[in-house]
Amino acid sequence: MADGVLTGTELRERLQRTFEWLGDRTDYTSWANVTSWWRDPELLRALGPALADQFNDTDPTVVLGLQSRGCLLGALVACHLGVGLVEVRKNEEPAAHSERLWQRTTPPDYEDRHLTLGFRRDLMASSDRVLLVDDWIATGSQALACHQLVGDAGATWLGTSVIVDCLERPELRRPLNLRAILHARDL
Ligand SMILES: O=P(O)(O)OC[C@H]1O[C@H](OP(=O)(O)OP(=O)(O)O)[C@H](O)[C@@H]1O
Ligand SMILES: Nc1ncnc2[nH]cnc12
Repeated sequence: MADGVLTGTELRERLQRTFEWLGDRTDYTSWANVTSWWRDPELLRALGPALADQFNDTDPTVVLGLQSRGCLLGALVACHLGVGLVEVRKNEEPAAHSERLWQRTTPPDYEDRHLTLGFRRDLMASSDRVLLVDDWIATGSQALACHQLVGDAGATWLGTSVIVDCLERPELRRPLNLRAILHARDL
């Protein structure tokens, strides 16, 4: 660790050390307890740059953060990149009749939910280049709905930057352009 900044290897080791599976871990559907990650100040500081660096060959103009952990991490990435954040909200009614939202309903997610995901139309322009940030990907259903929302807005999808790749549907890996710090098998 130089100047209080974790190297890539140190970051991965720290993520592994502070992580726990809850319940009987017979497969990747066990519950992942990641809450210790945000409690560690060095990890919290390192995660934004690390998630951003996975897409340092791109030039995002906005970060998309999936409620709720994706917003926490998305804000760290956006601050690091010097761009703004759009929150993707779950099952939200328009606040006013006049509020216009892009909305999509997911296929069953890891909890078998069909969530309606959305964000305000005026928060994204067709000129935007969008990076989705999240802690974890499992079925990929929520990320897929985000991909569709960005398409609805006419903006450009750059990819999906996550901490843990637990993707169950390999055919989504390419369209989502998924990049991860760790795979679930390494936890
Ligand atoms: O790949 P999928 O099956 O779509 O699931 C992935 C999503 O599930 C988790 O969020 P969750 O909905 O539990 O919300 P949280 O961030 O509030 O914990 C995780 O943070 C991802 O956003
Ligand atoms: N197994 C899991 N544990 C916690 N959060 C998740 N999000 C998606 N899959 C998850």
